[in-house]
Amino acid sequence: MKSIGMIGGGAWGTAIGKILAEKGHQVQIWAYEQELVDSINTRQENNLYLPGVSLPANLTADRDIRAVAQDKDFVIFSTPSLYLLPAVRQIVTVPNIAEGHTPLGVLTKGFVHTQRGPRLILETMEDYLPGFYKGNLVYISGPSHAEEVARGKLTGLISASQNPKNSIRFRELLNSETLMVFSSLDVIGVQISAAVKNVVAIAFGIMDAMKEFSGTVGDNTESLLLAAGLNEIQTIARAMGSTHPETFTSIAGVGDLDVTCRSIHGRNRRFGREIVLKHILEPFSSIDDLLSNLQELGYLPEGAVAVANVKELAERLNLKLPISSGVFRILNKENTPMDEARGILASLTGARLDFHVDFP
Ligand SMILES: NC(=O)C1=CN([C@@H]2O[C@H](COP(=O)(O)OP(=O)(O)OC[C@H]3O[C@@H](n4cnc5c(N)ncnc54)[C@H](O)[C@@H]3O)[C@@H](O)[C@H]2O)C=CC1
Ligand SMILES: O=C(CO)COP(=O)(O)O
Repeated sequence: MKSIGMIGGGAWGTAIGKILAEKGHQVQIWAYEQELVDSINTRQENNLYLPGVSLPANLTADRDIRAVAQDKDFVIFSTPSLYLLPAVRQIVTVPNIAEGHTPLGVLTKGFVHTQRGPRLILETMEDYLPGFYKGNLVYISGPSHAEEVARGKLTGLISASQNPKNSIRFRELLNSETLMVFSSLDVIGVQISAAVKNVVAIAFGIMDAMKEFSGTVGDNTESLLLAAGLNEIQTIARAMGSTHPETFTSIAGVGDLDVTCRSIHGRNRRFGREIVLKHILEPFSSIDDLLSNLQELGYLPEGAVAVANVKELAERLNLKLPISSGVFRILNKENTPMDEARGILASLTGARLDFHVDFP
């Protein structure tokens, strides 16, 4: 039996915490909201982010982030990207982490924006953690909606680390009857795949909504977008130093892109659909305005956080990324979804597209 601290009480940290607790480990979750701590501890349910799933009694919650990281055999970060760095900074001086005794894993998908610009999650964490952790952090990703993992649907994940011993440690920790975990050395490819697929899924959601009104956009068109999205992921990942081309044909690459674009659980897909069907961008003047007022949206599409980072990286690396650039312009109110969608499709087919869609 191991003791495990989960830093982040959203749907994903809770689902993974449940799997670990069901394997007999003692799991403690750091949750930001007191209401959530009470719900997990008294009703064995994450009422805010994973309602309707019954949690084991050996999974508890606490609002004290340092207490959750303290004296644990493993600590796993599961916050959204926006809240990751403040969480890391709070736990770096917890003795077992300051001394490098506790292996650290990360489930967050996205980038961290620092004064040096967009950075990958693990490299940013390494800047704040003691030197023992350099090359030893483990990044865990794959096609894995929390709603399904928590309900025992068979799921595959990839545990990636520069140190194979550590990726195997987390692989063994997480492997269960329903969770199959594989190892990878390609920490850059896996992180970029996880971050950029969320941006592509916003575009996919927009196209998916357009299908309902357009004689031109269909399932075939969506697959065209998906394939181009995978190409965009590879382009940026290679430029950033991805080491293994097979990452993109693995569950961390095309697998996660597919589920994020197509699953009804996907929030990035939902966000894209609601841009068209519910005009949800109307109250916001720009991406910054949207990210400052996320509570008005009521859920967190990581692609909306990632897209400005992708744009900045594309400019720095001189890359052409038509889908990400189009999503940026839509969210930043520089163009209408319709015009951008047409532009994205034209860039994929190399054709001039004049089709008309009557939005609701
Ligand atoms: N939900 C899923 O199926 C999956 C999510 N992920 C990734 O895991 C990460 C976490 O996502 P979810 O668990 O889905 O999040 P969620 O949307 O379910 O929950 C939001 C989280 O943010 C926390 N929070 C809200 N305001 C905060 C603040 N001001 N400071 C600190 N924390 C605050 C909440 O307590 C909660 O833990 C994301 O990067 C996501 O992309 C990865 C795989 C699957
Ligand atoms: O990363 C995920 C599935 O693997 C979750 O995707 P969404 O954030 O779009 O729900």
